[in-house]
Amino acid sequence: MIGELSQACGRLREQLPYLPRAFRLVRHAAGGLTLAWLLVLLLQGLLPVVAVFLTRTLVDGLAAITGSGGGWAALRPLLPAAGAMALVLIGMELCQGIARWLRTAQSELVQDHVHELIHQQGMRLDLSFYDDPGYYDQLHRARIDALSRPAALIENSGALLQSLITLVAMGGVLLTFGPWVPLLLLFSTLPALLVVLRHTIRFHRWRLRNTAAMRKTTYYDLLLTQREAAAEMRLFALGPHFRGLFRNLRHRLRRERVRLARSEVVAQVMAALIGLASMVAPLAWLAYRALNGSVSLGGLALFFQAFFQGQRMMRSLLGSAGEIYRNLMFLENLFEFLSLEPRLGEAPQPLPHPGLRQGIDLQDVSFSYPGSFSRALENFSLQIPAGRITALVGENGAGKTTLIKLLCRFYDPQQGRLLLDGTDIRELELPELRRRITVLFQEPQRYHDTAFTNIALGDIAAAPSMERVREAARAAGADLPVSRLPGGYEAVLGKWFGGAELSGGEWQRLALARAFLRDAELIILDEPTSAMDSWAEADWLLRFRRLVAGRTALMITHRFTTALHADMIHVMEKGRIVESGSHEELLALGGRYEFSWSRQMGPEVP
Ligand SMILES: Nc1ncnc2c1ncn2[C@@H]1O[C@H](COP(=O)(O)OP(=O)(O)OP(=O)(O)O)[C@@H](O)[C@H]1O
Repeated sequence: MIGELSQACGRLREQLPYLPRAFRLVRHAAGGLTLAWLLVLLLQGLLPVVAVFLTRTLVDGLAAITGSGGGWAALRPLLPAAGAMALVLIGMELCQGIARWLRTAQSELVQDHVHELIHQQGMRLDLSFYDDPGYYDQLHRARIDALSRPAALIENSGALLQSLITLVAMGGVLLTFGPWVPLLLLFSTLPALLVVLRHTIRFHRWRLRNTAAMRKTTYYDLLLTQREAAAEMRLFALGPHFRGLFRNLRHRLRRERVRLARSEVVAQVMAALIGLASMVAPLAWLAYRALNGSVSLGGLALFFQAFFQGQRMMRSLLGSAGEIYRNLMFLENLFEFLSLEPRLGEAPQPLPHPGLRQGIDLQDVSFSYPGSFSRALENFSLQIPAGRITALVGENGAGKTTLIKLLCRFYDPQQGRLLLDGTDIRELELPELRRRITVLFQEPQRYHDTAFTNIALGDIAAAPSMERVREAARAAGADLPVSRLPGGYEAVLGKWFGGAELSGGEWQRLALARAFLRDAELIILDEPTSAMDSWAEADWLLRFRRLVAGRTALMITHRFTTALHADMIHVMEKGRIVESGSHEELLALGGRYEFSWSRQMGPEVP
């Protein structure tokens, strides 16, 4: 027990710096409301003390007139105290209501503010964090805890303040009965303090240990309920399998949680019994004095109320202190998450870049993903000339998408350089670099919004007009499918908000239109035609050449019929370029390209 207590004190020392930070956070989110709420709490702390004194006046007054036959004249002197008591009781109720309302408004504001902080930080961190399961744990804990904890912390602090005010006042009242009475009050609640500290630490440790398991339950839950997984779940009859996994995990978590709660409740009851037992001695002593006539009935009532309220306040104060401790522990998760720093370094003095003139040069680039032992790219060199179409073809896992990620500077290579007209991209301002690039990703995002917005998001900063959006849609072959929708460009897409559904290829065309909308000098397309039928592909490729005229394009594809439209084709294998040339040159070479081309085209192709 002593060991646990000293450990709790150690943890408290570590966490105390978070307290002012949490207060600053709440002040920033809801300063005015918090102040008003604290004032109401102050009042709530003082009113019970006033009530105790009024009780003594009333009891003593009533005792004095007992047996006098009553009557209006006898009762009259008691009226002011009775009226004041009524006002105090009404005031207490009013304060409670107002405090509740203020607390709700404050907590909503704080939640929104914390959401904002988490979203900001999430977008600030680079893609490599998403390769780290520890990051997901941190994010999960921050999201779960952070929304309610800061507001709860303030509430606990307020409650603590309120209890403290009442307690000090009650302590003052009890002091008149002897200095040992407040001391007894203090010691009678010590067991409760130990219980609170011990269980807070145990619960927090349990949460840390089980974050990954809790995330897994969320994952199974999503598989069982989300549309994306719905078809496979049904076809492969996976429901019972994932329900079983969810149930087993929840069963273990529930069992452990309930066991923790049970031992906490047992310890709490024991602590409360000790508290109650400690009341017996002073009460017996006071009853004895009342019988002797050295204490009035009102005095007895005052003592009973003051001691009882004092003990209640002491317990509530300890409860609040325990909750503050608990909330601080969980807020540590939020502050840890918010203090993560992006791993991509920004140049202290980024260089200006007038525009892509010569091209992109990848020199001896080697890269492996965080936590991965194998290299996705190894001593990789490639030139992408400006104003031309370059194609990259290669088997699955050759490193093509990785190359896009490096070009967008989602990651930095461990070795080698990526040069834009001779300037290392690490020397350029990151947002500026990304503004120059537009990408159609292999698995583009489907936004559950209007068709117009789905395309306009490609250049949201420029607030594109309908004309620009239509033009991009036409270039991507998306105009026709969108026009056919009821509502056309204003039609909501996706099923989340009751919209129309598109086919995979139509969604992809929309994503392509989004990529085209951006007036970027480098266009990167990862499998642009994978969801198109061969007619659509031929038609689109014809227009593509016209569309990118003068701009630099990099096309990544498995389809040789797509690659053959490029000015230069590179064949990739295991993170390296193994062949380069035009379509005709590569066929003449009779190497990998020629072999794969013949297999893809079939025997009838010359
Ligand atoms: N986030 C990641 N973390 C660890 N390894 C990764 C990650 N993404 C890709 N890889 C690995 O890097 C290698 C190259 O992957 P990449 O996605 O670049 O291949 P690709 O050529 O685009 O393949 P495909 O044609 O199938 O899209 C693969 O072996 C893959 O397993």
